[in-house]
Amino acid sequence: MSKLFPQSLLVIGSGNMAGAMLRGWFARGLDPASVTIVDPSPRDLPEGVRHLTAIEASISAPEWLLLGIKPQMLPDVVSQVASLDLSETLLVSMLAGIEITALRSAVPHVRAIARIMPNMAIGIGQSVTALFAEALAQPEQEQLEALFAMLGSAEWLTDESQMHLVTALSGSGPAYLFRFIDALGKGAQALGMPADQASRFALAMVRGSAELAYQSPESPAQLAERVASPGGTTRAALNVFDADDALERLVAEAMAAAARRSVELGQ
Ligand SMILES: NC(=O)c1ccc[n+]([C@@H]2O[C@H](COP(=O)([O-])OP(=O)(O)OC[C@H]3O[C@@H](n4cnc5c(N)ncnc54)[C@H](OP(=O)(O)O)[C@@H]3O)[C@@H](O)[C@H]2O)c1
Ligand code: PRO
Repeated sequence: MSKLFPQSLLVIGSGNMAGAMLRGWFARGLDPASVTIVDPSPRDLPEGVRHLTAIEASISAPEWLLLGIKPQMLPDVVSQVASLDLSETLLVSMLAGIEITALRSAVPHVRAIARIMPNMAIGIGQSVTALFAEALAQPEQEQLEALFAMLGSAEWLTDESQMHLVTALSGSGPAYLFRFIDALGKGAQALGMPADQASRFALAMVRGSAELAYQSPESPAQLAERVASPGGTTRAALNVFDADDALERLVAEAMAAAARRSVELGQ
């Protein structure tokens, strides 16, 4: 790979996700002077970044265009980027659901298009980011992978339709886990534990268990069996989750709803 960061990076929409990516890259050596951010209300701009509230003709041809707006904002942005010279630009889109064909018809004058699906843990350098691209030269594939591996880990998908699935799994997944932690705290409260203590125990337990599952050669399902002593407390709880496959069915239904919504966002 010849270089790490693009020479010039235009970011359109720098909210939670693009803002977190930029902070991670700045901390690892991206030159703020190479970055232009277009956003009416960007988060935490570092010194040296060029900030615009709207696209201007003065923006020179960027090597990369990172699209960090909500999918619903795409039609607004499309008309504004029409005037930019993007003939040598790689468009990197994090928009849920919007496929390459749709991006290509929205911004026909870009050189190439890649899609990414990170998650909120990108803010602490622990996102797993899915990557998919139209035919990209190998050095550019390696560059894209390296930039997202830097913020956690990155993995290529072989089929674009898997983006809907990965969005339902690891893109939306942090919210599922946050809800589960919240439910654990509320469950302990309902049994009589003080609210703040219940939240602390729930969060610390999830942190330790996630790290253990990550480090262990055993699968999460095997680890669950190891926690559950025969005739013990855990088995009593797991029996509730397992009755009619209640937990698995609920999670599968929730993920199917997310994947369906991803498809809808692309239509
Ligand atoms: N959040 C996640 O966990 C997550 C995970 C994976 C992928 N994604 C994808 O990432 C994208 C961004 O999500 P987010 O959570 O970072 O959203 P966000 O925090 O709302 O960021 C979007 C930013 O774009 C700005 N914006 C709105 N219209 C604009 C325009 N015409 N030109 C330039 N900027 C404009 C918004 O400004 P205002 O706030 O003033 O409107 C905001 O600062 C979405 O497409 C989503 O599908 C999100
Ligand atoms: N946040 C975005 C959404 O909820 C995409 C994955 C996580 O649509």
